Amino acid sequence: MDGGRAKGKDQGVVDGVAAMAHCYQEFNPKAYLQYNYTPPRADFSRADSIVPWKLGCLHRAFTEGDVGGETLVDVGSGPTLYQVLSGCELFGRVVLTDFLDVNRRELRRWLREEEGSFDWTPYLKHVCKLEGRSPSAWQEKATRLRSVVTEILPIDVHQPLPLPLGALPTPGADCLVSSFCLESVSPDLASFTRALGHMSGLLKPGGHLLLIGALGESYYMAGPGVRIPVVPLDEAQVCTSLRENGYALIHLSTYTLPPDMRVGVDDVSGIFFVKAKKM
Ligand SMILES: Nc1ncnc2c1ncn2[C@@H]1O[C@H](CN(CCC[C@H]2CNCc3c2ccc(Cl)c3Cl)CC[C@H](N)C(=O)O)[C@@H](O)[C@H]1O
Repeated sequence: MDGGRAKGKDQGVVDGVAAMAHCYQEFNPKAYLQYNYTPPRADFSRADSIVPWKLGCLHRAFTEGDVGGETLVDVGSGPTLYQVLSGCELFGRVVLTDFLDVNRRELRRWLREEEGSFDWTPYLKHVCKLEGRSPSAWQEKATRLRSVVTEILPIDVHQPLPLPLGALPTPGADCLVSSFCLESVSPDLASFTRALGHMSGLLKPGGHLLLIGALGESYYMAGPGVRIPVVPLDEAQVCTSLRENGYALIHLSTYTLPPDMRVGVDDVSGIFFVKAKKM
């Protein structure tokens, strides 16, 4: 109770979101990449490693023939761009977004081929293989990616308008992809569902959403000593949130972490992949 006056729901929401934004000020992109995007979680010789599973889901979802158009937006990109390695072949305009300038700068470093950027080559080679191309085509894919990524924008999914006005064409993006963002930035399930609604405002009716997220996770480390709370979700809650936001579910698959993928950087137990259509 604040000064004897019960805090209204809205005040509680503001506090929860503000507290989350405060946690993110300590986010360490280099450590984060090390924790999640190097072996064992990114081991291309293992079909049960997390990254090959995610890339396989994205490849299939983007190449079934129903997804396409001009603009693809990745929501909450972080310092990673594996999310759009398949999609970049289908769209003339790929927009990457993140809440933190440190992450937007990390992405720009790779796109501008500056030294010290993360090496995405194994990822590019793996996706080329999934596409039936020779792994040596990875440089073509890198060139394609650099040619279609037109903007790296600030985003806040807790705002009704997550992106600056005019950032997208009026009807909205043709496709959204988002991985591990909503549950990692929302204090509770209601906030997750609201943020999904805000994000969906960026997508045109009939557009597709490819959503990857953590199941049963309560925290993750975003650097040494940087602990970020996560709202634990189960599949049913994800499906309910999608339905409440006007999505038709096309496909849902889940991945259960083998014991050696639990490396102490979070307590995630499973991962979901959703392909849905905005009605
Ligand atoms: N208001 C806000 N609005 C919008 N975006 C915000 C806001 N606030 C913060 N963000 C931004 O969200 C991004 C969340 N980010 C980390 C969580 C993933 C992490 C923890 N959960 C399990 C798990 C993880 C990673 C890999 C694997 Cl395998 C697993 Cl299992 C996703 C980055 C990228 N998409 C990725 O896939 O790694 C971050 O970049 C913030 O800057």
